Amino acid sequence: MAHSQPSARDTRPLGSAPESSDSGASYLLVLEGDSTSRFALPAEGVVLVGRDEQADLCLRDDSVSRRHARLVLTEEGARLVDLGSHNGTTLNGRPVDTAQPLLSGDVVSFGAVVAVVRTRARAAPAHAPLQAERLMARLREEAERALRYGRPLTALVLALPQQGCVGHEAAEALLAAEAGPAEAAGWLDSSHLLWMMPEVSGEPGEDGLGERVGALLAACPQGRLGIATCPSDGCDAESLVAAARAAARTAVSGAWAPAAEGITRLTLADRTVLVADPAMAQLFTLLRRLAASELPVLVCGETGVGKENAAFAVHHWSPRSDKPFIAINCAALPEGLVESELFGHERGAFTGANTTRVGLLESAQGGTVFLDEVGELPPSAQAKLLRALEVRRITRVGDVRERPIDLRVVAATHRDLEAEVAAGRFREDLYFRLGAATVLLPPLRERPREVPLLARDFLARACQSLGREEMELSAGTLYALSRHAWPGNVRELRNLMDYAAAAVPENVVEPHHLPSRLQPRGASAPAQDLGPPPAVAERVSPQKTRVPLAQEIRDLERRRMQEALDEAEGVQTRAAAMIGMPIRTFSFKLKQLGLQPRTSRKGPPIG
Ligand SMILES: Nc1ncnc2c1ncn2[C@@H]1O[C@H](COP(=O)(O)OP(=O)(O)OP(=O)(O)O)[C@@H](O)[C@H]1O
Repeated sequence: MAHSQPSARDTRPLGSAPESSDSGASYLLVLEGDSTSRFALPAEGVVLVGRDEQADLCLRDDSVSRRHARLVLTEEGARLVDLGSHNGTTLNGRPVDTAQPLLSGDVVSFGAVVAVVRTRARAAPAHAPLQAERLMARLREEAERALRYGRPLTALVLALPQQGCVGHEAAEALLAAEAGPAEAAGWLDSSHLLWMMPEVSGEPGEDGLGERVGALLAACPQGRLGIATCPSDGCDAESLVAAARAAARTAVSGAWAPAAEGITRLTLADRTVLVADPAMAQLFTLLRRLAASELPVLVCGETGVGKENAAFAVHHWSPRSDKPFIAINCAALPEGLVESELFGHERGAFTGANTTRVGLLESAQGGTVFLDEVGELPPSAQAKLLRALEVRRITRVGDVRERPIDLRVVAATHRDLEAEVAAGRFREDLYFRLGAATVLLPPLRERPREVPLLARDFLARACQSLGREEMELSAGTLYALSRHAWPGNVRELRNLMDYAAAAVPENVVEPHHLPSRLQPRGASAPAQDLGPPPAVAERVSPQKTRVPLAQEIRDLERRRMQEALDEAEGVQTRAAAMIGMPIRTFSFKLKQLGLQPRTSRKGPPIG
């Protein structure tokens, strides 16, 4: 078989240097046993998965057959085929009997080994594309259009219990009769149907949407329906489909659920962790399993990606949760005092040691110690730490007695520790000791589904702590957030939302409120990217004399909508009719722009 050159498995932090330039590449996040790794997928070719030494993705787990499955990658997309494996291959929990198309966010199991697919967006294929790929290409175009012109867009995903069950034909017949000319629908795989609806904002009770949802569920009574809207649930086709599919999974049979239902909110003591990305969901499942054991865990990922939260999750779910969780930033330990900070010291051990002090490791007695940035530990401290972990005893600086310690260690690093070992900067034996289980956290730019969710959540929390009214993110702002690379990851997003809550006087955060590094540039910016009104724009960048056309149009649209709303005394249907805008679009934009009637009319809510 002619294989293209598939890449070797990689246990370095996802998206970390030196691959950051390659962050748009496709890969599988593989969860095998107690660790995770990344397998880069070739753009085209065949990838054999199995226990066989010759397999391209060589797995060790006994549940995997020697030749278990095959991935076929072409310019049309990726397909998954089971090769008659003993324990089977599943795609999103369903057995793979025939070749199945793979989409970003799909969860595949080869026996007991789980892999989450991340594929980059492809250009629309030229000839005879697979239906799923063709649909995704359409959805990409629609999402781009929706963002550019501030139009609503809704994606429905219907999940049927199994291939060939009652409902397939009924769903197709209904679509043939009901789908409008601007809409598109089809099967993503054997049991997931996508129906994309431009100009539909997904509001409950919205004209036309409710009846269609009802008709679809009546045609497929065992189906589960998930609904996602652009931009609030995602700014790209992959995120929208992932959101709608996750929502469908949470719906009960014969009912629908909004995308918000597909989000998991983990409460870990006083921390709240939001999880929506399928890879993150799998990683937290792995962390929960690891928590029950005593294995040391090494969490790898870029700065601000959520490594401490992952470490805390291990502690919180472990039998040690009622004992201390001590987080130590190894990079911040004062030079020369690293050992006394970690292991403690006796009075008089060195100049300035006026009292005996218990070290950080000892103070975590019975609990978990989180060694953040463990790659920064100096060699002498590495040696002493290794010994302490092996003999489960520590010796304070200036003392000869050994004291027993009972600890679980979770370490974290943004470095490629394997490379640090190769360069002689990190002890190999300590690396093996700490990395019994290695968990790679993907950077935020590789989990776009989580960006709007986290942004809204952080903004709500920031507003609450400032005691101010809830704020919204405009469609243009969500789009700008979705285009940013987030080098500072979740922390950068959180800081940005704290800043917005503190600094933006209006209740809607618009793109011009964002720092310049996030300002959408060029023609690809959507119409919502109003930017500042000219006066403000001049203040911010005096050299800027021209306003992008899209911005002017949007200014005009906002003005006209406001005037109509005022004139119609807040009655949306009248205001929309006055300026010849479909009511659905009018009310969608109203919300996105945060417009309110400026009349003194008192009475029931507008519309
Ligand atoms: N999924 C999430 N849900 C909610 N908050 C999150 C999530 N992930 C990260 N955060 C928040 O983002 C911030 C950064 O996360 P954290 O400190 O865990 O990152 P880190 O990878 O340990 O960073 P560093 O490398 O700088 O040590 C924290 O305020 C954390 O609570």
